[in-house]
Amino acid sequence: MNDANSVVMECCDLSKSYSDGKHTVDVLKSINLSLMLGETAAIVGASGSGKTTLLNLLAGLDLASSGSVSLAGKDWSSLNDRHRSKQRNKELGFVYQLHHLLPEFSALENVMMPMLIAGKKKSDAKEKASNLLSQVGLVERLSHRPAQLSGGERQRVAVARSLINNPSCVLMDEPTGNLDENTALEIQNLIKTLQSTQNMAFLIVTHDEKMLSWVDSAYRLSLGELEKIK
Ligand SMILES: Nc1ncnc2c1ncn2[C@@H]1O[C@H](COP(=O)(O)OP(=O)(O)OP(=O)(O)O)[C@@H](O)[C@H]1O
Repeated sequence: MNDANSVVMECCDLSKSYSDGKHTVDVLKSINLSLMLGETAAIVGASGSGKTTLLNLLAGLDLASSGSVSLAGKDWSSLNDRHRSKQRNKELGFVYQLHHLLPEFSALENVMMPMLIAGKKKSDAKEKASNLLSQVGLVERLSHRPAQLSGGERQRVAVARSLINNPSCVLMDEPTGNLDENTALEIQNLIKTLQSTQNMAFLIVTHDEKMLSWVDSAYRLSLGELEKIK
């Protein structure tokens, strides 16, 4: 999945409703979205607008009520649980508001992890993880554990980890939401740099409307509908 201008992720008429038997809530209504290789897109939306629900569907962690989501040419609904996990590990990187690093492992080991899960050689994972940590400015922090790193450094490790399997797409859920303004700016600049050097798509879900100025495309999620605003 490396052709320039190719679609990395696509959702067609995607809807999601929750029902408790008595009431039905339509959280997402007929969402259409296409992400190309090399594109950085942002989705903004108020609390409760359905951002997490959408990300879960895009990542194949939850299934749609109707419509479809495909990633790197494969529809999530056509895969069983095992193949979904494999597809997620191979084609998706994740960066969350909270870094979700494993506390008992070093920065290097945390970044290596998805590549080891993919069954790659430890020596190759170590080399790739060191290179990525150096790319995010942490070459001198390889053996530090998450508790020995600053918030911004932890988020840099999480970004490096998201890239280790050369995914088609990196999903970022409020990647700067837990950081002070200067550190948030640093991470934003890091994403901008990566955007120009990595051959993948980035989708950033954020409250931070300042990001809208530099992403390639942007959408607003409101009352379950997705509107293109850039
Ligand atoms: N499992 C569920 N069952 C029923 N309703 C749900 C479920 N998950 C989410 N919802 C509802 O769907 C709506 C969207 O929730 P979601 O968590 O996707 O919003 P969000 O935009 O991510 O919000 P926030 O920014 O506050 O995290 C909310 O009204 C929520 O109550």
